[in-house]
Amino acid sequence: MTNTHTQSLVIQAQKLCRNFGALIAIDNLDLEVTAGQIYGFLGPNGCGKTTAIRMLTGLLKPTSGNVKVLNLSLPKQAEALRLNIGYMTQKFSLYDDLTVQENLRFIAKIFGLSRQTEKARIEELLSTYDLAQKASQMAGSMSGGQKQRLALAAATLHKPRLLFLDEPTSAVDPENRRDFWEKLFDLCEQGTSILVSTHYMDEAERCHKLAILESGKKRADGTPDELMQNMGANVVEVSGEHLRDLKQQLSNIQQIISVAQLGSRLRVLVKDTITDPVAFLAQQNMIQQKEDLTQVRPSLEDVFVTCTKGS
Ligand SMILES: Nc1ncnc2c1ncn2[C@@H]1O[C@H](COP(=O)(O)OP(=O)(O)OP(=O)(O)O)[C@@H](O)[C@H]1O
Repeated sequence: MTNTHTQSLVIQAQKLCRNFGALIAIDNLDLEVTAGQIYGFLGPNGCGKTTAIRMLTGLLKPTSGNVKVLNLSLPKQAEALRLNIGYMTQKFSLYDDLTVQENLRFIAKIFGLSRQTEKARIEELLSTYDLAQKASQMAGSMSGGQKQRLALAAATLHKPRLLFLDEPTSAVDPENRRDFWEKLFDLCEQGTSILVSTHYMDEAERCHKLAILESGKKRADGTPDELMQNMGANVVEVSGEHLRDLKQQLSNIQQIISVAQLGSRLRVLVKDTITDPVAFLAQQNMIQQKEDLTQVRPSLEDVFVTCTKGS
């Protein structure tokens, strides 16, 4: 590893483990997150995303392994790290019975901002996150999207260099999710590095890089394009009739990794040891016509299926 490479990393973890009794929540996680990027953790509920984030923020002690975040060794230097990171948890963690402005003032006090800085920064955030009209409204009475913007304002109030977001968009509609991601790219452009966890494939696809987690293990990592190119399978869509039967028959073929129905098509993942997957499928007895087959671009969902299949 070169020196410049190490210097540009905001997170470095080697063989990070966390057990809860007999349960291995995080199993030998190696991680490198580069400064100025949005890095995603993609995985289903319970795969260990929150546990990993809590260790990377210094809130939870690893069972074993090494972690450096912003060049600080954890958990030893967790207190020094606190002022340089922001953390937005899965659940709305601000005070429902304080107004938007009061919540932000409270956070400003925690981070020790001077009166003057506090006032200017809160005004700036109310404007950035479109909350100026809501400044005197109780946080508890706001919509999901507004609460989420307030939570992001609170997490970035002290201008952290690194932001951790744990499933930040689970409670909002697609339009608010899209707007939220625009804000993340604004922050990223201003120099903030971001680690975000999600179980939405479309969100993961927006990340510069991501790790796919399952049962506490990292199954793959890379840019979305790299993951799709290296997934070891090609994708063919099959249209036709009697798709439930066809799915069953195709699933029994050894070179086929998975078959899933999407409306009136089957999405078939064929191992890339087969050089021409369309010709391969066309030879199978159960396929009626070659015209029913189309090779399509893989998606992150396909990557997820291939790298978690059989585990
Ligand atoms: N404090 C704890 N004590 C015991 N088990 C825990 C604790 N925290 C997490 N776990 C277990 O560790 C595993 C990983 O949980 P974690 O919350 O990290 O997953 P996640 O990917 O964030 O899922 P979700 O999106 O549902 O929060 C789960 O099986 C969970 O039950």
